Amino acid sequence: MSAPPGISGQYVNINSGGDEVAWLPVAKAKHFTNAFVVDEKGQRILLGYKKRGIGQDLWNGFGGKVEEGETVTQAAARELKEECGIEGRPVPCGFLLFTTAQNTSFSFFIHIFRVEEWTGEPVETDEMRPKWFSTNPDQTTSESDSPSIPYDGMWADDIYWLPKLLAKIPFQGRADFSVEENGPSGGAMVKWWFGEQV
Ligand SMILES: Nc1nc2c([nH]c(=O)n2[C@H]2C[C@H](O)[C@@H](COP(=O)(O)OP(=O)(O)OP(=O)(O)O)O2)c(=O)[nH]1
Repeated sequence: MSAPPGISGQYVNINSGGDEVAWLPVAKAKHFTNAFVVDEKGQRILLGYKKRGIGQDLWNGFGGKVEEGETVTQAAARELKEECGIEGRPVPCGFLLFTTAQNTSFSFFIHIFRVEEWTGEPVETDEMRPKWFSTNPDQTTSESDSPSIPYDGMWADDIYWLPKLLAKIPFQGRADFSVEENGPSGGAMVKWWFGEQV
């Protein structure tokens, strides 16, 4: 399948699926960030449990809307600090075009970052409850007390691209949802496409 509307460039290792329906129209871009702190040495990733707003009750990276006058990287660093109290250096690693049939007035242009350098300890805020998860699929609890990544409690598309972020493979893709909420079994995701950039 060729890249869907809104995604340009050359890709390999494409993973796509969902219903045989047309992609939703790409509307005016609203830019968001999403940053994942990865502790390579400790084989763990920091996620936050979203306490309110879009994606409430899901585990996710830290991020939000890009404000006027700031770059997406500046926005990623600001949101990381606001949502879990740590200062980090976000490095761009992927892009997700997220659209919902519920809201067609704009499309979510989500800039995804990896953070390997940071200072401070994560703290709980009004928006997020941070927690470390293991990035080593073979390691359960013996050497680390971090549980494995809770894909069942995340946005349904994340399982297609978070492994690429962990492997430092640049990716782009899109996911069309029926509604802005993610059902318990990810039932709101209608169609998706993810590829690795060449
Ligand atoms: N991992 C992942 N993140 C997503 C998906 N869809 C989606 O909007 N997000 C992210 C992008 C943003 O980081 C976040 C939504 O932005 P937000 O947290 O600012 O939204 P909000 O309305 O709750 O914000 P706020 O103004 O109350 O702070 O959710 C998805 O499919 N997967």
